[in-house]
Amino acid sequence: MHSRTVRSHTVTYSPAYTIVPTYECFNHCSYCNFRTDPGQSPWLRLADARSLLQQLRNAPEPVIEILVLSGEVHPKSARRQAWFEHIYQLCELALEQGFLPHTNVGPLSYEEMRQLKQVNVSMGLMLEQMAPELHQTVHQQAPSKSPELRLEQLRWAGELQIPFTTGLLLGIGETSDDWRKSLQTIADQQAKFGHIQEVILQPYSPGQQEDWFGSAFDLQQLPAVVALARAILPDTIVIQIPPNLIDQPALLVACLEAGARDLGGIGPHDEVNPDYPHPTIERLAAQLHPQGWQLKPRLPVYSQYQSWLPSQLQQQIKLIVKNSFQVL
Ligand SMILES: O=c1nc2n(C[C@H](O)[C@H](O)[C@H](O)CO)c3cc(O)ccc3cc-2c(=O)[nH]1
Ligand SMILES: C[C@H]1O[C@@H](n2cnc3c(N)ncnc32)[C@H](O)[C@@H]1O
Ligand code: MET
Ligand code: SF4
Repeated sequence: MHSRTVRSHTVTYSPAYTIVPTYECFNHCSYCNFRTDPGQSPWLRLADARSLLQQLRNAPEPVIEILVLSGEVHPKSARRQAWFEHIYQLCELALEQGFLPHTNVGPLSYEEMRQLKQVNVSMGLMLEQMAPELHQTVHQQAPSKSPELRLEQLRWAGELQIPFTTGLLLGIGETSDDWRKSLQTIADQQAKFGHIQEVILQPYSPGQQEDWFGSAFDLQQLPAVVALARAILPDTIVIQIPPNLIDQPALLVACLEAGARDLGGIGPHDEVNPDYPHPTIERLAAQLHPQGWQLKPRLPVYSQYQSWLPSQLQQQIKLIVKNSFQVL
């Protein structure tokens, strides 16, 4: 019988659902399609979150990760404590309902980060870009996007042994030299703490809600950026790319060939880029399989970090893996 070697590589994704404590944000990133002005977005009520999560337990597509993604209340605001407690309670609720929370709500104080570690299996914050010039442009009204502040967050997460996701936002006015510097900064943190499980390469994609309407990142360049990241970052870091923002299957495959191995959280709705719905898992698998790529679900915490987590969270993970044997 004629036989040939069939190449088969694995690319992972996290079956995820995003909940948004609030869209209100004191920053104005000009590319943002998410924010509303402070006081203009009612906070997600705990009772509503509970019924939402209960429904998710019976969703046709099984969900494991709850991505808690929020607009920000100023650290000095009188409402900061209530905002933080609200986020903490939403994470507790997600755990209670049998999910694994991953929180990305902007920069936190050391103490806030320490507390959230108790109710998250991993956390995230995009570095965006280390280029200070962006303070005069897209981040002019976004104090939270200070590169030093974000770098300090990576350091604190390392000190606290929190499995962490970070990444670069591409196409917001930076140069290719800035990509190198930002990637090298992440590599340096990894050498110190070893806590960065993945780096997202996120192409800026214009949407209907933003002030800016900049031109989209040129996706043809993405495979080269992935290759650059693969060359600079250590092998312990997985490179993540968002399939809903990479609309051409051939480009998605080119990014995988260049070294990307994860497609991030895939769920019904992308809260950050609502104009770019996620493809279904079936469709993605159908696109990737003929090219030699196997799509595989993963947890929001990679196995080598599980011993860093509080023991209750480790128990919860065991339970979930047992109950979702048909998924994982
Ligand atoms: O697991 C994470 N996924 C992050 N993702 C990916 C996310 O899991 C999915 O792409 C969807 O947004 C989920 O609905 C981001 C996606 C973006 O468009 C912008 C930023 C992020 C940030 C994170 C993050 O901190 N952690
Ligand atoms: C939560 C993360 O979403 C990313 N983000 C915010 N707005 C956009 C956009 N229009 N396109 C792509 N990514 C965006 C930023 O990197 C932020 O940190
Ligand atoms: N506000 C946070 C940040 O920019 C997370 C959500 S952005 C839509 O880091
Ligand atoms: S990207 Fe995040 S920090 Fe910037 S305005 Fe939007 S919600 Fe706020």
